[in-house]
Amino acid sequence: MFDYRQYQRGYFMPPVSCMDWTKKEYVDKAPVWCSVDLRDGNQALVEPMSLEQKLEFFKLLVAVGFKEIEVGFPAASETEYEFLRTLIEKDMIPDDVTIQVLTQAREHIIKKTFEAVKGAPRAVVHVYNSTSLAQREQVFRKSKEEIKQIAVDGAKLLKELAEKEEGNFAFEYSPESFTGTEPEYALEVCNAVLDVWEPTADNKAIINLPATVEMSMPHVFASQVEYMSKNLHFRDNVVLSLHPHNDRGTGVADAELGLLAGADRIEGTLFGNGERTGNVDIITLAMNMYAQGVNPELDLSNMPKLAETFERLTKMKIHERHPYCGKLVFAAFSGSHQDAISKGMHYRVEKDPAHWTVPYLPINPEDVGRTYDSDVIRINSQSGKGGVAYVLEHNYGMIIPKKMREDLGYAVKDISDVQHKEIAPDEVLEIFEKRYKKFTPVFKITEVHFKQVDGIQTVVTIEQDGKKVEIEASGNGRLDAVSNALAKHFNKPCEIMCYEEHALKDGSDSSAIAYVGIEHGAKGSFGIGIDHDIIRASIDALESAMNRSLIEE
Ligand SMILES: CC(=O)SCCNC(=O)CCNC(=O)[C@H](O)C(C)(C)COP(=O)(O)OP(=O)(O)OC[C@H]1O[C@@H](n2cnc3c(N)ncnc32)[C@H](O)[C@@H]1OP(=O)(O)O
Ligand SMILES: CC(C)C(=O)C(=O)O
Repeated sequence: MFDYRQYQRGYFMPPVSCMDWTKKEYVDKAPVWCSVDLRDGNQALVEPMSLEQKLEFFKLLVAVGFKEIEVGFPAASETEYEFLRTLIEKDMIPDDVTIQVLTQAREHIIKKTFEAVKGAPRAVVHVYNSTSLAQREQVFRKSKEEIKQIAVDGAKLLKELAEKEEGNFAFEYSPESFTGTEPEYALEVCNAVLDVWEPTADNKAIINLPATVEMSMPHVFASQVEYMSKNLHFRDNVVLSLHPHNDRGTGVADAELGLLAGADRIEGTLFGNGERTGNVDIITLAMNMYAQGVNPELDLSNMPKLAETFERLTKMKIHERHPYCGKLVFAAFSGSHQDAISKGMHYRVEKDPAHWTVPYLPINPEDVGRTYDSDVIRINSQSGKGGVAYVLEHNYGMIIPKKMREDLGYAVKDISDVQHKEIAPDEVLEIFEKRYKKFTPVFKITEVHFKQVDGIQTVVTIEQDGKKVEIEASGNGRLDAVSNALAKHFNKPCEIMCYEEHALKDGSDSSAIAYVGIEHGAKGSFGIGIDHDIIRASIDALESAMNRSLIEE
């Protein structure tokens, strides 16, 4: 059955309009980040991480710069408990990092959690219970008052145990399934919890609003967040946190609009791992800030290493199109994109602009440890001349003349089309050299002599069909003289329409490359020559161009 009528909108709008967030344009400062990879991320894995894997993941999160890390649900399993004890007993928690642990609002689970967290230098104890209409009716079968009482009892027990146990504790409360809860009721429950905790400037409480299941468009969530932010008790002493999931595919938008609506903190995971469609992806969120010139306060500069560690430890796969980190997210196969990127990169060299403005690349791939060589311009049958020229220039220092690019572009893309595959840079070079370098199916130039008398006189020896022929001619310059000799011998024009040359490598042993195009049909016929001697290189280039023109007649 595929019947939309069985569904309805399951969220609730705030009782008053809360749209002040629409007046803000962008997120102008990094929120407090809290990684929940080791808890929400871990609880969603087919095979939750082992103790060693969690320890390695913890170190990764610290290296990235997380200052708050939810390390687990210590009452859930022996591994979770052991992990927490190892972090504490082996003194593995850096001075500027606070760990966080999650517990249901149930007495024995809270007690076990406090036992597990004993001796932590700093810890947030995070208690939750579901407040949504659906869970009240179906799971708990309790009234609003009874559900509120679960939260209040949990809050009281946290306060009581924190006073008794050794440690430095802060509290967090989540009205779980907030997005399916009437905002007035969620507010009532959160305020009842805050009234128990009475947070102060020195001991702030965290109220965390989870989009446990993402149920609405992001502007609805933002309005719900704004309503809570404006009406929470002790607001100045409350850190308002968000915990978006991604069921509708807009977890990042929820978080961004939620920040505009007054939130201070984000709970999420690397690469968006988490229950069902995942938690909000902190990498995308942070990189979105970075790409707009805002310091995300996380170091994501070695994305390949992050991705490799994440995939190895979680056994999850990062999608090739995953923003900022997927294998293909900086790749341009299509001709017009490649052309614009290539021109944008040249513009940077030429003008040295203050900001990154290269078309089609929201950030410089090198900022996140990617390279131009293999990540950006990639060649297949959708590619164009600009991209092919870029690959040769970027990888081999060959600056293909504008007039020659179309001929080369089609030669390369046709091969990709026939072979139905991407053409790697070394294959582009191979096609280029095969087509233009020492292309001599009709004749070869075996000797050339010049005399400078009133212009240049030349004697060119060619080998054709196994026979050698000497041709005499003259011209304005050496190449002109040789082209006149070829025109005379083949009784066909050999007009040079394009000539460019440049050194290939720096240093005294550098070779030069010469590109020669002669008039032929609408587009011309081309050749290249590479030699230490530029005259030799240009004659070789002319030889190839004339050969092609002869066989394509
Ligand atoms: C949206 C989220 O991600 S929330 C976090 C979810 N993560 C996890 O659940 C992973 C770790 N959980 C576990 O290992 C286990 O659930 C435990 C160890 C915590 C508890 O195990 P158990 O008591 O065996 O089972 P279970 O979690 O099913 O408990 C269900 C009972 O707790 C109640 N309950 C569930 N959540 C809460 C809560 N947050 N606060 C109070 N009571 C709760 C249920 O109503 C139910 O009550 P009943 O026994 O009267 O029917
Ligand atoms: C416990 C809460 C914050 C949670 O994980 C969720 O609601 O998704």
